[in-house]
Amino acid sequence: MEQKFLQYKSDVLLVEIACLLSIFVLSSYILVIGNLASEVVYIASGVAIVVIFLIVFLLALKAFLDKRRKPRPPQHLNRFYKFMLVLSLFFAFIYFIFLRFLSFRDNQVGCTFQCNNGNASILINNVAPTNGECAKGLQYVHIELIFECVLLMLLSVCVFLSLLALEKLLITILLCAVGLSALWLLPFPDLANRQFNLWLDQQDLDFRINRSLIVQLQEYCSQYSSANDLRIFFTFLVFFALVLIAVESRRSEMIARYDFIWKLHALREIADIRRMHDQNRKMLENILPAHVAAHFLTAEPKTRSELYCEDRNNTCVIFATLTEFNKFYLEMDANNDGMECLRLLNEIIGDFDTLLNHPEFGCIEKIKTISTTFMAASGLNGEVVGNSHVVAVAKFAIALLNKLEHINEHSFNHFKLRIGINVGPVVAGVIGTEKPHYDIWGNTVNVASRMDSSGIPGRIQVTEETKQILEQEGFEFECRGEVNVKGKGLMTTYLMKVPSGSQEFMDDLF
Ligand SMILES: Nc1ncnc2c1ncn2[C@@H]1O[C@H](COP(=O)(O)OP(=O)(O)OP(=O)(O)O)[C@@H](O)[C@H]1O
Repeated sequence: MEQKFLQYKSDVLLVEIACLLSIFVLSSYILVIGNLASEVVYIASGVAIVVIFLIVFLLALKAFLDKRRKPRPPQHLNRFYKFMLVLSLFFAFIYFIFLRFLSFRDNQVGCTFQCNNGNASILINNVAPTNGECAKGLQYVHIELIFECVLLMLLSVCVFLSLLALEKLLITILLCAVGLSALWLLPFPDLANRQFNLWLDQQDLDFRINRSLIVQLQEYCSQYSSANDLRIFFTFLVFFALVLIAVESRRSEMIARYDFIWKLHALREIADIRRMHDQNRKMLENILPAHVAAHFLTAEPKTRSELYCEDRNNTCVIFATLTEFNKFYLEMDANNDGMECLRLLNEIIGDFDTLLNHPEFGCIEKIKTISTTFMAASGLNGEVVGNSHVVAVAKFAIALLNKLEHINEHSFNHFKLRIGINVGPVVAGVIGTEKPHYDIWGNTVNVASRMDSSGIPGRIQVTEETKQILEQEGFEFECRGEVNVKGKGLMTTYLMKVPSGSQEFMDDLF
């Protein structure tokens, strides 16, 4: 989990670096317009900017290559780059602090002074001038800008980089330690001049005009106390920044962690929703034929409640009834109030259902079971190739007979299957919105049902039209003669001869 969190947000690294870079360039610009940049500072900031640009370029190149290459390389590499960046900023910081003051020694920047026990002594580059007063006067520079820029960089390191609070604190302490030691250990002549000039600003014009520089300095040094020393002011500023960064880093880490946890939750929820959607789709495909399920899954929500129906001109309907089951079903204590009988019926119907999974019967759709009658039909999706859907139903009927025989052998029962098949047009549709049910209607269905109800247990009874189609496909029939079909009158029906090799056919199937 922690590892995952550490890798989190690594995608925004380029943005973080861009923010840092802009702060760095801006602070360098402040030094230039503050007239604080010496040659060395120009070189130092130039080198630092080149280094940072190089890092940004390498990162952009890496991000570009990562996008093209799969799988993605480990994310912890980004953290390594981040540390490299912080390190380069750290060096830039040292450049700004140290080189600025080293450059002061090398270049003539004017006069400075020291306060010793209330007495002022003028110095040129830390050496007392031999000819008395300093000719150039005291330089008025905004040396505090350096510290302010450094503080800006310090804050940007800790605000923009998504490092851990402890890592940020360590970097900040390191930077502050370097800054404070530079402040207190280096002579800082510019800072002393700045203090004097600030003090001078507060005096009236007469005082400034009528007194020599050394007298003014003497006056300043006599009033000097460590309480108004700019070094103490900057030290407070640095400590304030340290506390601010510590608090802010902790706060942003907490927010990042909460954010991460929420994101994980959201991702898990999305995965759950997707899984549920898949389950619903599978369930819908179990309840409805695939092409009907597809219609409901893709239909606009408001059109889902509208009636779905379709005319199918060329279908084949089969009814298969388990004839001996009613005698077998008895509610008594021995079979747990009929529960065992239902269990067996469930197993038989389950076996019939599994037969439909075979690719050969892919075009057959189970419609429902009515008590002990299994009802199915083929050609409902409208994609009929010749008479293949009728042949599939005929083969399915034979498979059902064989399957039941197999079940009888293993359960020591004598169930019989009475099957009726008919071909013709039907109307198919989905009834109900809350509990949708796919069904078929029409004379073809009624006659198929009658073929079953007026049939002979263990035999497949078909109509004249069905027989004609199947005969062309190599199936054999015997004429049963005229049968009085309820509502239809006398009908000539045919009984299919189950091919002798049907057991091998079954073996081929399973
Ligand atoms: N979609 C269907 N699902 C189940 N059975 C059906 C379906 N359509 C028709 N049948 C069955 O077909 C048989 C014949 O229907 P038909 O409408 O010709 O007669 P009926 O007057 O309803 O007969 P019965 O009085 O025997 O129910 C009926 O037993 C009916 O249950």
